[in-house]
Amino acid sequence: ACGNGSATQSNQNQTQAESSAPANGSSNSDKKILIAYFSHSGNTEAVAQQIHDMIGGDIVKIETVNPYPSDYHECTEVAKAEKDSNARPQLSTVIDNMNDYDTIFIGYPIWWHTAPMAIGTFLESYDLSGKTIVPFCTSGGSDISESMPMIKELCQKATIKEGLTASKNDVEKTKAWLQKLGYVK
Ligand SMILES: Cc1cc2nc3c(=O)[nH]c(=O)nc-3n(C[C@H](O)[C@H](O)[C@H](O)COP(=O)(O)O)c2cc1C
Repeated sequence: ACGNGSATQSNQNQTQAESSAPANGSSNSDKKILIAYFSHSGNTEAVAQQIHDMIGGDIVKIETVNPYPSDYHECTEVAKAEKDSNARPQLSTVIDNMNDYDTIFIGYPIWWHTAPMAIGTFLESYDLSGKTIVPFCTSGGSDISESMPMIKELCQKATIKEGLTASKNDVEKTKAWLQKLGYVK
């Protein structure tokens, strides 16, 4: 029942079969993949859904308890203050079955030349020992490398794969990246 797309979250009071496999075949089809993403204005969500369409697994949106302002300028101010204080905004998204996953795609927009602080909250909420972390981002021009010091700091016990900077129109680039990493034939 888990192959259809969403991870088990605590607010849904569901249990998930240990043996469930990702939705479709890939070179990693014996492993379980979670695609977790934060997205404020939909760009990263679109890329996350493209990745999900190509590799299957479970997909979950990382959401904060306090939503960010929809006004762009206001949002940048909130995000800047959070970045400057290295805040850990509280999340409403909780993955109850993180032990089921050994590969976690983590997607986010670049905010102030790094990942949103909600990604910090998310990655610090779980024991990532031995897991594989696959970062991807969208941006207005920044490269994902700007966020890698933060991701490396947060995922010290995990193996971190080469990340992707993409837009929602970059389907072929995203596919080529997944092929290079071995998730798509
Ligand atoms: C608070 C905030 C900060 C941003 N900082 C950057 C930045 O430092 N570099 C950049 O290239 N784009 C920056 N952007 C643009 C976003 O990364 C870009 O629009 C992204 O695709 C948004 O993804 P989303 O639609 O999934 O939220 C910023 C946007 C916001 C709202």
